[in-house]
Amino acid sequence: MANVFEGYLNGKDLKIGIVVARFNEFITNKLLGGAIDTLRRHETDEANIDVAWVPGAFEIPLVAKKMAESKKYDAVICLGAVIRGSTSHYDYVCNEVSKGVAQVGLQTGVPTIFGVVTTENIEQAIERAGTKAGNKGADAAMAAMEMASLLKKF
Ligand SMILES: Nc1c(NC[C@H](O)[C@H](O)[C@H](O)CO)[nH]c(=O)[nH]c1=O
Ligand SMILES: CC(=O)[C@@H](O)COP(=O)(O)O
Repeated sequence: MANVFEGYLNGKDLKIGIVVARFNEFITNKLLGGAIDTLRRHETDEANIDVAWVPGAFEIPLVAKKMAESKKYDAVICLGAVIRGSTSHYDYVCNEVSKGVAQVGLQTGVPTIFGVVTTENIEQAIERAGTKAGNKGADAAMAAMEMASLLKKF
């Protein structure tokens, strides 16, 4: 019988940091609400959730790194909404925020969850912020709880 390790979907005793971008706030506020609601409904004490607002998704990795390096958090959740415009700026922002968030987790060992929606249009973003495609903020919160508890086992 193999030794199987898996995390739990429970936030009791977890301290969570959330970095959320203000750009496309109409969307990111819904992602934040989904994340906090999910954490709360899985026994996370809201007093153990810290939220940092940044201007846009490009700024997320820096603040996520500061949170992770503080060693105050069992996981850091990164929330944003990058919606394609009429130039290539979308590609640069998406590339840097995704690479940056991944690097924070690998460099610090703190689960750093990518909850940034990257969409072709506003409709797709709305679908992923609490309507027909669910709430990516809620999904990120679930991943944060699972990863935080899993890493405690190693
Ligand atoms: N177009 C979007 C941005 N752009 C702003 C950048 O994220 C950054 O804040 C700026 O370049 C200054 O460094 N940000 C988003 O979060 N979503 C977008 O759709
Ligand atoms: C993702 C973006 O940076 C984008 O919203 C900016 O729009 P544009 O490419 O039209 O300047």
